[in-house]
Amino acid sequence: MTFKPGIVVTGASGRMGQMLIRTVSDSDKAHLVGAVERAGHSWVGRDVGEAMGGAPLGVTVTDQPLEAFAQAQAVIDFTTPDATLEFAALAAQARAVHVIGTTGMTEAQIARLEPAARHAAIIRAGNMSLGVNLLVQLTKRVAAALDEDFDIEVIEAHHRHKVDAPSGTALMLGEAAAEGRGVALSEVADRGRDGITGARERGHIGFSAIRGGDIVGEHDVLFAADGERIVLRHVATDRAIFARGALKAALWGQGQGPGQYDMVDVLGL
Ligand SMILES: NC(=O)C1=CN([C@@H]2O[C@H](COP(=O)(O)OP(=O)(O)OC[C@H]3O[C@@H](n4cnc5c(N)ncnc54)[C@H](OP(=O)(O)O)[C@@H]3O)[C@@H](O)[C@H]2O)C=CC1
Ligand SMILES: O=C(O)C1=N[C@H](C(=O)O)C[C@H](O)C1
Repeated sequence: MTFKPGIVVTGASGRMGQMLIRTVSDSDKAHLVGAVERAGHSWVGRDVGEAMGGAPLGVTVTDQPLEAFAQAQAVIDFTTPDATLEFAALAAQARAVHVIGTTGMTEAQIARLEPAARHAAIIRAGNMSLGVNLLVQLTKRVAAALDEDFDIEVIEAHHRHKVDAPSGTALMLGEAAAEGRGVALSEVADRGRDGITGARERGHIGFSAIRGGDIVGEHDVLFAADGERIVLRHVATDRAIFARGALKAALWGQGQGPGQYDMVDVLGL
């Protein structure tokens, strides 16, 4: 019989948490062994399937992450930067693969993942979908092929509940464009325009964020020159694409040693 890794989902009641619970429990390649929420959350102590309004799944929501992680081979975590840092230390202690979808982490917070990555595999990406990770590769290639006559703008749109901007995906796309151009994104990023901004600076990479309604996630990379424009676009219409990517990462991580990985590693792009 093939071994099926046990998976814990953190932030179980969240938009992605619920999608992940469904994806993992429907999978024939893994099984759900834990669901974590913060202390005091109304779901703690309840069966996670019932809390989601469906049939029982035989997994009780807990506010004790280390106890849950100790039973698991992988933790899938789409929560907040602070929670993710706490979970990284605990997943490393339990030697469980930590799949991180959380966005909005600062460079300093990302650096704090390094001690955990010495003990277990961490797979982190601002977007776990196949389509976006392919778009990242295309963006790098197009940016490398064009010179600074083409202004690069990353435009993203998300639902009204999103708390971070630019999105993790927009930053991945900006990094890819900068890499293609052979420049550091931190040197050329324009992350917010308001008022008398002055004319656009040649070579800069601009970011714009739209927030509204229930938009799952839309990203355009615009290359605009005099007389022509290229637009690379990804539109997500279902959060299942992120959950499927995260599960794929958790399974791929089973064969890996400690270290930090991303979806390009997982998908072999
Ligand atoms: N990489 C990718 O492919 C994708 C990444 N994301 C990212 O995933 C993250 C979550 O998104 P989304 O699901 O929409 O957000 P939600 O706010 O719906 O979900 C976050 C969940 O995490 C819980 N949480 C927060 N802190 C803790 C903690 N200390 N312990 C346990 N649970 C905790 C929250 O609980 P409470 O409500 O009590 O605060 C909430 O249930 C965001 O950063 C988003 O950008 C989203 C989609 C795809
Ligand atoms: O918060 C979201 O919803 C999403 N977040 C990720 C991001 O910040 O790019 C991925 C996806 O676009 C949905």
